[in-house]
Amino acid sequence: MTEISSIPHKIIGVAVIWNDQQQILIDRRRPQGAMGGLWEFPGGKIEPGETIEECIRREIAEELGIEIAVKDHLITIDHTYTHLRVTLTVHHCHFLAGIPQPLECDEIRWVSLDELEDYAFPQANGQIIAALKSSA
Ligand SMILES: Nc1nc2c([nH]c(=O)n2[C@H]2C[C@H](O)[C@@H](COP(=O)(O)OP(=O)(O)OP(=O)(O)O)O2)c(=O)[nH]1
Ligand SMILES: [Mg+2]
Repeated sequence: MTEISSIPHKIIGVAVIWNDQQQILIDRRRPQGAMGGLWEFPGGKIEPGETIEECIRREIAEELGIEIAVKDHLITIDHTYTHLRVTLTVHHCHFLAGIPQPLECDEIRWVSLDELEDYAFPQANGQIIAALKSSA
């Protein structure tokens, strides 16, 4: 028998934004809603007709008010939560200009690779952090 899954599937562009001090910009999701209060790498849903690179640049302008350069692909993760499947396409990015502001999140912070383990991330992020550490 073929099971047709009806859980929603979100295609997400995700940015690992580096500054010149080898720090990464992370944001804390708002307390209400899915995965509320957890930290994440900024990003969001791809729109029709967009490439992943365009999606990442747009989301970062909308969410943080900054300009970035989207660089190499790091990893793509397909993860199924209880009621949601996500495909996270993650790129290294470089901070270019502007002052990061928490426009759509609770808080933002520049952290080093070693400091990432002090923050609670969604389950799928374990693989992103492992990939970052092994490419460092
Ligand atoms: N941006 C981002 N999303 C992540 C990460 N890890 C992870 O599991 N996700 C999940 C959380 C969300 O379900 C989805 C991101 O989608 P989103 O930010 O556009 O959507 P959302 O749930 O905040 O809200 P909505 O726009 O659907 O209302 O991917 C991560 O590191 N960064
Ligand atoms: Mg988002």
